[in-house]
Amino acid sequence: MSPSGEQNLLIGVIGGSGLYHLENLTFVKEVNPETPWGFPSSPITIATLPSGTPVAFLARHGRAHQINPSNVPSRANIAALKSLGVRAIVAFSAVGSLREEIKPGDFVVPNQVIDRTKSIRPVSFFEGTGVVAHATFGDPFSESLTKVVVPLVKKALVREGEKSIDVHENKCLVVMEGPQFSTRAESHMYRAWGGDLINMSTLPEAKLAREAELSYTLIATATDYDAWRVSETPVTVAEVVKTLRANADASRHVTVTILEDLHKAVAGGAGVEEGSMQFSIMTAKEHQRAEDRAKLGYILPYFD
Ligand SMILES: CSC[C@H]1O[C@H](OP(=O)(O)O)[C@H](O)[C@@H]1O
Ligand SMILES: Nc1ncnc2[nH]cnc12
Repeated sequence: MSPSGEQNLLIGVIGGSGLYHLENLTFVKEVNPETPWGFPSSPITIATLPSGTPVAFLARHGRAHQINPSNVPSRANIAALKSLGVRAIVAFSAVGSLREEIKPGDFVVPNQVIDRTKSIRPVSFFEGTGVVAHATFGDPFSESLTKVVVPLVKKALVREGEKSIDVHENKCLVVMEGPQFSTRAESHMYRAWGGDLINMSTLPEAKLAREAELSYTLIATATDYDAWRVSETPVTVAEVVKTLRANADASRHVTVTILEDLHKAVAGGAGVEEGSMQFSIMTAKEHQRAEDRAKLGYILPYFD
C-alpha cells in the first residue's frame, strides 16, 4: 500500500464517453487527490465488489463530460490513481471502426497504437523537469494484463439465449487530435497505415501509465465506421451517442463481471510493468534537482 493508499486497492478503471460511473458496487468514498500535476478529471470513487475487494473509478472527461479530449489532465489522472495504490488500469473508450468486420457495438482489446495527437498535450511526467527519461513503449498495452483481460471480456459478453457481442483482439488503434472527427482522406490513410480503430483519448494516457509503471489495458467499444465508407455519411455525434448507451451498459456489465478475477490476477503477479522505468532514466542522480526529485517521487520509487 502506498503512503496515501487504500488497503488492497489494485485496480483502477477509467471510464470514457458514456461511462461516467459504475453500477452494482458498494460505494465506500470519494477522493480527490491534488497531485504535482493538479487535480484529476473528476473525484475518484472507491467502491467494493461483493467480496469486499476495492476498486477505483475515474471519469476521463469529467462526470458531465465537460473536458475535451485534448484537455484531459492525464498526468493528474494517472498520478492520482498511482497515489491510491492502483497497480493496473483498465481503461474504456468509445472508438470509431476502420474495418468492416468491427461493427458498432463490438468490443475490441487492441495491442498497438499509432500516435496522431499533435504535441499539444503534455505527454510525459518528466516534461518541465531537468530529468530525461525514455520509457519503452513498443508494446503500448500491458501484454500480461491484456492476456488476462481478453478471455474475461469474452466470457462476460456471452449472453444466454441471445447473440453474444463480438470481441476482437490484436488490433491497432489510431489516436487522433480532436475535437473534430477525421476527414474521409484521413480515414482512408489510417486504414492504409494498418489502423483498425480510432479515438481521441488513449494517448498520452497509456504513455503516462507506462512512465508511472502502471499496467494499462484498453477495452474499446465501437460506436461508428468513422468516415471511410464511400457510400455512407461520415460519423456524427448523434450516431456515436446512439450506440454509446448500449455500449456503456455492456461495459458496466463487463467491468463488474471481470474485476474480481482481474484483482486476483494482479495480486498474483499479472501486469509486470513495475520496475520497467528503472533503467530508462538518463540523468544521473547527482545532476537531478531536489524539486524535480520530489515531484517525480510522487509516481516512481527512484527519487526518494
Ligand atoms: C463522443 S465521440 C469522441 C470521443 O469519444 C471517445 O472518448 P473516450 O475515449 O473517452 O471514450 C473519443 O476518444 C473522443 O474523445
Ligand atoms: N470516429 C471516431 N473518431 C475519433 N474518435 C471517436 N470516438 C468514437 N468514434 C470516433
